[in-house]
Amino acid sequence: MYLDRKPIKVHEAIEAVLQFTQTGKIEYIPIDESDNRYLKAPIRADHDIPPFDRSPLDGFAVRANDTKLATREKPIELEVIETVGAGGLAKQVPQQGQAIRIMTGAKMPAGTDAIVMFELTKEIERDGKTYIEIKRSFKPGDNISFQAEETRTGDILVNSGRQVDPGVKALLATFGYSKVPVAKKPVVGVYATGTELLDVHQPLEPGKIRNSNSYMVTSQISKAGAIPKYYGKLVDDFDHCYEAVANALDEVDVLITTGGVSVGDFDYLPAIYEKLGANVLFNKIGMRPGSVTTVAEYKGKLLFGLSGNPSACYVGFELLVRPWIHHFIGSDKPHLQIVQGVLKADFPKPNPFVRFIRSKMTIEEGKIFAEPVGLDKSGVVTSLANSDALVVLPGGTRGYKKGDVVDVLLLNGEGGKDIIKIGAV
Ligand SMILES: Nc1nc2c(c(=O)[nH]1)N[C@H]1C(S)=C(S)[C@@H](COP(=O)(O)OP(=O)(O)OC[C@H]3O[C@@H](n4cnc5c(N)ncnc54)[C@H](O)[C@@H]3O)O[C@H]1N2
Ligand code: MOO
Ligand SMILES: [Mg+2]
Repeated sequence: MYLDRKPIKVHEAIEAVLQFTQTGKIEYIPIDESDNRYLKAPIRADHDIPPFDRSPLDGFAVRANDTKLATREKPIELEVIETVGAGGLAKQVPQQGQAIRIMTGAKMPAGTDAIVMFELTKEIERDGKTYIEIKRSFKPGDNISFQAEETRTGDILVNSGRQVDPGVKALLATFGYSKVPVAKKPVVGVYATGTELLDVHQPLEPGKIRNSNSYMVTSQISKAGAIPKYYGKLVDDFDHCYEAVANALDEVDVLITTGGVSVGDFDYLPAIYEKLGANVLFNKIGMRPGSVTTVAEYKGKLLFGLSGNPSACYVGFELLVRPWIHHFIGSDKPHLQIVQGVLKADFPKPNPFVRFIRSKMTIEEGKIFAEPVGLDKSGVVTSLANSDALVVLPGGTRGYKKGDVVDVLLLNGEGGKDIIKIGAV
């Protein structure tokens, strides 16, 4: 009964998944842990920046009026009465003919209204006192960083939804956000199915392979900004798998399984969805790899049945699970970013389905190029380590030639706003 599967288009599959997006609730986390998280509230200035008039130079705070007659030929002299560094406050108010030695970042002393940098002065010691010689005049306000010249109290500096990066983090610190309001991360459960699977520490045995999908997928989950919860591997036994899936669902926001989703005798996921009473959104997508990718919904929670084949599993995650996670954590760029690139090698295989070819992207003389890497089969694992992009080749063609301009999905970077739209099946 599962043999007759109707493939849907890639963008339809993504849209179907996004009908079940959720939004992570607000949580307050320490600023030190806030990198890459998405803000759940705007950052608002609760004080002016600068908070006080300050010196932007190492030099002397003067009364501009005292320098009015200063010229190269007839320099004027001011008596230096005090030194103030950043963080300190001047104790005295200069009277006519007096100045205060001041360092960058220090608050302007009362009574002064201009800064003269060290390089424009000459210091003179006389009778146990220090004087400076100034050879030009200064206007009130010269070389002062004024209070609020950058930002005023109440200004919104960064909107809700922005990702915390080093610049945003500087603002959070400036305004005293020791705790940062961000969107919660979803918990994404993972089960790897397959009687053939060995643990990473086990030696190979005839007919068996090591379980690489769960490591790959949990790494993709973390990279996408969610919390992976790995439950282990399951042998292909219906009751065992059913119990495991049903129990895990209570503890996670979404559940990923890898393998067991195709039409084989021991591919139990379709029957598990049926016994659960889950609503299967689709069980075939017109794409390679990952055509068998199945997504079901049960009580508002999604079950992603990713393929067991590593490359198919990888692509299924990036196209479908990644956007779901990114919506949850508050990103407005949930999809892989699409750019146009030049194909660096022929790709002669005709195919009715859209192909996502593991590729390496380069930029040469300002142009983007993409070169397919490794063997192009769903079961391949090694090419994934050398890919940073997926070349998109629409189905229904005889193949592609070196030099053709194609869509390229970037696996790294900040992501894109739009769902990929591909004309084919
Ligand atoms: N008669 C048909 N057979 C198959 C079809 C089809 O349309 N008709 N589709 C093929 C395609 S396409 C794919 S993709 C696979 C998908 O199979 P499953 O998702 O059911 O996955 P499994 O059968 O469990 O495993 C497939 C393959 O992947 C290896 N595997 C599984 N889990 C892991 C893991 N955790 N780490 C590494 N490798 C894993 C497994 O050993 C198999 O070699 O179905 C085709 N068949
Ligand atoms: O469609 Mo399979 O999922 O080619 O890899
Ligand atoms: Mg199978």
